[in-house]
Amino acid sequence: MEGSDRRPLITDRVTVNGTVTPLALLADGRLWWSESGQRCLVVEKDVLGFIADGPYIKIKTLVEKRDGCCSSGHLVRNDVVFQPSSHELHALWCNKLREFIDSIGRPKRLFVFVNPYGGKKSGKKIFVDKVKPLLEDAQIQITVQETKHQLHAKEIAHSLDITKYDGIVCVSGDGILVEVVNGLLQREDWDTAIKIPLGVVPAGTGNGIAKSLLDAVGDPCAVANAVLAIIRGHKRLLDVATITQGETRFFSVLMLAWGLIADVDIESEKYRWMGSARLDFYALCRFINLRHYNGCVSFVPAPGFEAYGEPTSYRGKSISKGNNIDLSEAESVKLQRFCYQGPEIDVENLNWRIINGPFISIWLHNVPWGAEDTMAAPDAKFSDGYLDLIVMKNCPKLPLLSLMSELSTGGHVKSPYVTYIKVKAFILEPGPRTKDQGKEGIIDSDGEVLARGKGSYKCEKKALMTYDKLQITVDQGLATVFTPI
Ligand SMILES: Nc1ncnc2c1ncn2[C@@H]1O[C@H](COP(=O)(O)OP(=O)(O)OP(=O)(O)O)[C@@H](O)[C@H]1O
Repeated sequence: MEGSDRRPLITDRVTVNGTVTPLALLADGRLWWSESGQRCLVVEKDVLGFIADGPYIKIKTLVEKRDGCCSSGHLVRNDVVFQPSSHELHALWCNKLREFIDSIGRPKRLFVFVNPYGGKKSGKKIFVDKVKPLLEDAQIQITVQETKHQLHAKEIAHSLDITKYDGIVCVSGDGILVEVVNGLLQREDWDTAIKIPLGVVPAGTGNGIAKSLLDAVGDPCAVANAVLAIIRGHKRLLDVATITQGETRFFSVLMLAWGLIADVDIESEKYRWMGSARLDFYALCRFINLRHYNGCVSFVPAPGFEAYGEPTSYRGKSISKGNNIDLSEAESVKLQRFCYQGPEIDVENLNWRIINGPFISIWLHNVPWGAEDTMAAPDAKFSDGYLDLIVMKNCPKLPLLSLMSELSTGGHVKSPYVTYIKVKAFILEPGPRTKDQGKEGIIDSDGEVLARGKGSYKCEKKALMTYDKLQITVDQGLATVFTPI
C-alpha cells in the first residue's frame, strides 16, 4: 500500500483468542494484529461494523472464504473478537472505530423492498437468511416493505419521504428497481428524488442490473456481494431512457426488445413450470418457426456510428397516444405538468438515420447484461448517455443458432448478421409479421410488456402503450446506484 497513511489512530496490547498481541488501527483504515502470523483487515472493504460486548469488541467482517491458499470468491461472515487492555481503551477503540466507519460515507438508513413473488418466489427467504443479517452487522437501520402486488413499489416510491433514507434497496429482479425509478420520476420533486441511491440484491429471474454492476468488477452475481456493495456505499450514475408515446411515458434502465427476444421473454411465460429452461426451450421453438416483422427503426447514432442506416428526417411527429392504463385523466394531466418529461433534447434537429425491416429482432440495451446468463450488449456503459442497439435482419438458420448460443458471452454482436451500434435517440415503428399480416408482435421493456399487437400472445390484456410508433431518448446518468467500486 504505497503512499497510504500509516499513522496509528490507536494502538493497544489486546487479547485475541487468549493471546496478547499488539493491535493498531492505522489512518488508512487497516487493522493490524498478530494471531498465528500477521493479520490485517481493511475496514472499508472487509468490516461491516462492530459491537461492544462486555469487555470485548466484536468486529463483524465479510471476507472471502479461502480454499487452502486460494480465495474461493465466496464471501462469509466472521467475527474477530478482541479485549482491549483497559476500560478506557475499550471506550477509545469504540470511538475510533465509529469515527472511521462514519467517515467513509456509508448509508445509515435504508428503505428495503422485498418482492416475495419474483424469481423462484424466494425473495423473502433471501432477505431473512442473507440480507438482513448483513445489514444488522453493519448497524444500518432498515424499513422493510414487502411488495403486495404489481406496481406496489412504484406507488410507494411515488410518495415515500425520501429525506428519511440514505438509499432504497430492492431484493428482487429488475422489475422492482424499474418500478422504483418510475415512481421517483413521476413525483413533483423528481429531480431530487431520483438522486437517492438505489441498490439491487439479486432475487429474481432476470437480475440484469445486479449482474452488470457486480460483473463490472469481476464479482459473482451473489446476494452477499450485492449487499456488501450497498453497505460500503460506493455509488455510480446510471443512464435512464424515456420511452414516449403521446402523453404516456415509461422510464427504462435495462432494455427494450421487439421481435425474437421479446417473443421469447414474454411468450415463454406459458412454460414457467420448466424453470429457467423455459427460455432455451421456447427460443428453440421460435427458431424452428422463425418470425420476421415488418417495420422500421430510426436512430441518432453516437459518434463513430454515423455510417449505419440511411439518412432520414425526424419521424416522431405522429407518435400516437399511449393507453395510460394506470392513470386517470386528471392524474395524467397533473403528471404531464409536474413529473419528469424526459431529457431536454432537440430531437427534430438531430442527425437521424433509418433501417427498414423486415427484422428478426431489435434490442436496445442500457447495461451489458440482460439477465445473469445473457450478455446482451458487451460494450454498454452505465452512464455514457447512449443505448446499445442490436439489430438482426435476415439470418440463415445455422448462423442464427450459433449466435443464439453465444448470448452468454456477448459473442453474438460479432456476427455478420448483427448490426451493433450506439445510439442517442431511437424511434421504433413496429409492424406485423411478414408471413401473417394479421398478427403483430410484443414490445417488451425491462421484462414487462409495454405494448401488445393484434393477434399477439395475450393480446386481450391491456398494456401501457399501443403497438405503434414510440420514441426513446436517454438522460445521461440520471439515476444513482450502489456499486461495488
Ligand atoms: N406480491 C406480489 N404478487 C404478484 N406480483 C408482484 C408482487 N410483488 C411484486 N410483483 C411483481 O412481480 C414482477 C416481477 O418482479 P421482479 O423483477 O422482482 O422478479 P423477476 O422474477 O425477475 O421478474 P419476472 O417475473 O419478470 O421474471 C414485477 O412486475 C412486480 O410488480
